[in-house]
Amino acid sequence: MTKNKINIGTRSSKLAMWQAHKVKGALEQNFPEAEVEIITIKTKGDAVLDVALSKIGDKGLFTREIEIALLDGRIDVAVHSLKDLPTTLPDKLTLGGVLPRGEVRDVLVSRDGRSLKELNSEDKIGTSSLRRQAQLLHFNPELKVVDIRGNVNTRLRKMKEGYCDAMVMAGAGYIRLGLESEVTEFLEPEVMLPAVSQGAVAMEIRENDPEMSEIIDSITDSNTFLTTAAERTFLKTIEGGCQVPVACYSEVSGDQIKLTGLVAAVDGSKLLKESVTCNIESANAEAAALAEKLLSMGGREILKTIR
Ligand SMILES: NCc1[nH]cc(CCC(=O)O)c1CC(=O)O
Repeated sequence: MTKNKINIGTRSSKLAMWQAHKVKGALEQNFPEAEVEIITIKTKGDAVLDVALSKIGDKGLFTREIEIALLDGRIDVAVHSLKDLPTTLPDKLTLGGVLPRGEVRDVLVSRDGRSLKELNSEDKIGTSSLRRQAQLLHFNPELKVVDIRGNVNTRLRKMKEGYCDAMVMAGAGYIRLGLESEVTEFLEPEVMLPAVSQGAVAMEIRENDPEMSEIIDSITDSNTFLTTAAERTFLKTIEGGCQVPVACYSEVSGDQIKLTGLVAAVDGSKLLKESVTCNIESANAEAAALAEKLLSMGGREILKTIR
């Protein structure tokens, strides 16, 4: 390795900074001679806080400005939550690798400590994710779902002030911010199938940068790379971003991978869910086939009413 300076680009939120520091730590451990710097960049998603995410509906909302810095050479690697990274990357950029996946499940945080099954028609549940909304309403059609925006701390404050009675967010966010004690309940994938790539940290690089490619490869977790690639293939085949009620989750055991995919109506009235287990070598092909299967089972009609 000849590179003596590595610039990491990231958003400035606490969660993004935690992730960038995790990458910095891994780089410093493997390349002690390199100087690693974190450069913070503001994205459109940070600027527009008063509009529901599902209404902005913009792919790359939290990533585009960082990618421009990467193309310009101001940074060498962009660190994002993989979940926020569109399945098709801009020209000349590529997903260099991923850190070992953290907590994949969503969590319920309620004001008075009641669990999901104890909530009722009087309760308002905050989420800005159509995927979570659909699964919450499928679990209990009586619940009232309200839109909530802002980072984890802002949302906690809003809930405590009475804006809602409970909310569902990614467990990884709570754990990374040291707020695990606020979690009421970890929701199992059977109840709340996580978003594609949830809990994984992405490292995006320039396509024509073999040196960074090798560096990022050396800190990449191959199991996470494999599972998230399959999940992203599912999402790409469905043609869904993070703003459609679609989910895919995969688990590896030995040389087998189990993929579960979901397409649901926003009001939870219809929910299609299918699983397939196959050899890890055919993970991507099977993920695409699973998406096609859900589309032809009625998923296409469901998604048409949303778009
Ligand atoms: N969409 C926002 C976002 N992007 C990444 C995370 C948390 C970390 C992760 O899920 O990987 C969150 C918060 C949330 O969904 O609650």
